[in-house]
Amino acid sequence: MKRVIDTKCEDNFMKRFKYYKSNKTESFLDDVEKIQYNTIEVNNISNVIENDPRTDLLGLKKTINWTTYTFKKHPGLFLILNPFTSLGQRFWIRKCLEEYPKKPNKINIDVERHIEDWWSELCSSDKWDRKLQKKLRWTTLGYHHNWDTKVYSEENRGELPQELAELCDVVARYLGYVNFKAEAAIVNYYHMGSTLSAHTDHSEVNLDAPLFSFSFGQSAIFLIGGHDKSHEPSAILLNSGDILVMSKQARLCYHAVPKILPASTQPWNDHEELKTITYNDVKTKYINETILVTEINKNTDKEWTHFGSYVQESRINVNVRQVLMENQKTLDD
Ligand SMILES: O=C(O)CCC(=O)C(=O)O
Ligand SMILES: [Fe+2]
Repeated sequence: MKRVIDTKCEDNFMKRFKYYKSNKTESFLDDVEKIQYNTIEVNNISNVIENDPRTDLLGLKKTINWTTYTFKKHPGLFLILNPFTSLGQRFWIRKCLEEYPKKPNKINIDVERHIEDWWSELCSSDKWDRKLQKKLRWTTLGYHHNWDTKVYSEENRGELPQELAELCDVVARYLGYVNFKAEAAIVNYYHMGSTLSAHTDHSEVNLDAPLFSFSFGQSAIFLIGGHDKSHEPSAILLNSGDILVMSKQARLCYHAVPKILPASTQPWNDHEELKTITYNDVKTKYINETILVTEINKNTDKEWTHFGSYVQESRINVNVRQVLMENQKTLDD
């Protein structure tokens, strides 16, 4: 009698997760590179559209200079290789540390104690509070992700930072998603031993809208598989500044972060590129241009070194989603 092996039940995702989690850096970096060569084809879409005049203001290079990959094995997945300037990376890293964890935004530490302003509290103690530094694992913005019920609600909604809405609008338009609206974000903070286990992001009402994921600081191995865990995932190396976009079939695929790796370069410290930007009367959609110019330009000074020390040993990921359908104003519509 023939034996039927039910491969569907096999958790091939978990096998790869464990492999990347446990291996020493050097032994599998070649492996990751190879997977990239096998699965990615260059698809420079920046030629087809004009540069968005807002790129400078948001710390981005001109779109003509962006390098974008699509994946043969993962239709709908895009990787834009660090399109940020050095000053731009500093601006976004600073936002994620100094502003986004502030109240009324939510942070993982809330269940333990109320912290009005995490970054100020770190800075105000006589000695740098490393324990408090490492305690921050996530911040939620806009519609707050509910980690228990996984359901968004109007009662649990805050403001999505305007500069983040503007950034997503530029990246979404570049990929042809002209109606995307950033409504919810999770900022994940990883330290060298941190991992994020396999999951899908399916809480949003609108699952046709893409999901934008920005990485800063230390690097990571990102695994992406299929719609169930039987699919063997691909491993993608994400470096500081890289943008991953999950759309179409890739939007609901299992993904995970099994490993944080030391960054091989520090694109946030490229002094050649730390040139300040000038006021240009650019039309913006969500945020005033003068605010952006001032806030970008303040990142060349000494004060930035504190943020630099943080990302020297941590990774930050900003994960942005549209929650509502195009014709909805609230979840109750
Ligand atoms: O850190 C990452 O690259 C992924 C984060 C993620 O998947 C999530 O927040 O849902
Ligand atoms: Fe996710």
